[in-house]
Amino acid sequence: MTQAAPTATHPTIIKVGGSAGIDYDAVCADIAALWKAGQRLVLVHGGSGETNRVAEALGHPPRFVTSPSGYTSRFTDRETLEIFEMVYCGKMNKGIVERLQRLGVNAVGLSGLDGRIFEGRHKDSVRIVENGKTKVLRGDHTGTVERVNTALIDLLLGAGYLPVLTPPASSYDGVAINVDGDRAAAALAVAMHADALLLLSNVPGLLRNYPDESSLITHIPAADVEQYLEFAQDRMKKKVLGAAEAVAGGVKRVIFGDARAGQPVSAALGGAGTVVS
Ligand SMILES: Nc1ncnc2c1ncn2[C@@H]1O[C@H](COP(=O)(O)OP(=O)(O)OP(=O)(O)O)[C@@H](O)[C@H]1O
Repeated sequence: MTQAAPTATHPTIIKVGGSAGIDYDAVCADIAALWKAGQRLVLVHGGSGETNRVAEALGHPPRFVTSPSGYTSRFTDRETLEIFEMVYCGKMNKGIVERLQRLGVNAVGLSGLDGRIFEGRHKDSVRIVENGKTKVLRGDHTGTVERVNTALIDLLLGAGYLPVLTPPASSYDGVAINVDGDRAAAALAVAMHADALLLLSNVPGLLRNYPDESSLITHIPAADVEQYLEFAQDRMKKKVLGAAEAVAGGVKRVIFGDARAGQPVSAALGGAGTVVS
């Protein structure tokens, strides 16, 4: 007797950040309840706050650089990349997988390097603005996700595992590269034809007057999302850019939500935060 192919519903992609104040217990409990209720989910996470702390402790403090177009990123020399991997692929990833396992969810933690889940071009040099001058820094291990191994994610989902993914990505030559987690999650959402992409962090959403939390922008029309870059400072810009890339790629809803308490995933799916649609 032949078995009918499982009807694959479009997954929801959840990216939870790594800034101070995020309640991973709350995020994981919410994810576990939704997963057990039959939602197809893929989790992507960050780890910037803890990486900064560990890098300081190891005597190799983080260096953030600003591009001529105003985007802030971590300059990632080889030593920084190794510290980044210790925290993102080690402490953060295994901490989340352990929480989900304790809640009865068979989670599998993988980096973008594993099975080339996230792939992109290695950018070895970066143009930066420092003290009003434009300079070129070499020895950078960064890039942008251009390709996603959806077959591996489908394989895991199809077998009942919840993928828990993290940067770094793999370059086309197999070199580990630091990529922005929000934009990686956006590329994943597009490639997986996700219904929704949730970008959860330690703010209620996109604020018109950061850090005034009462200035939450509740809705952004999908066609206008790039215009809202003007409200985002430093690292929030990447989230807005990721949202623009996701909706341009066919994702119907992107939500910037709060991961500090409560039921962060259900709340965001219910429309709390900033909804781009
Ligand atoms: N207009 C704004 N509205 C909301 N947050 C803003 C705004 N402008 C800047 N921010 C900053 O953006 C931060 C969120 O981005 P950040 O990349 O630090 O978070 P993350 O996703 O939790 O981290 P990670 O890089 O580890 O994934 C907020 O903590 C806030 O400080």
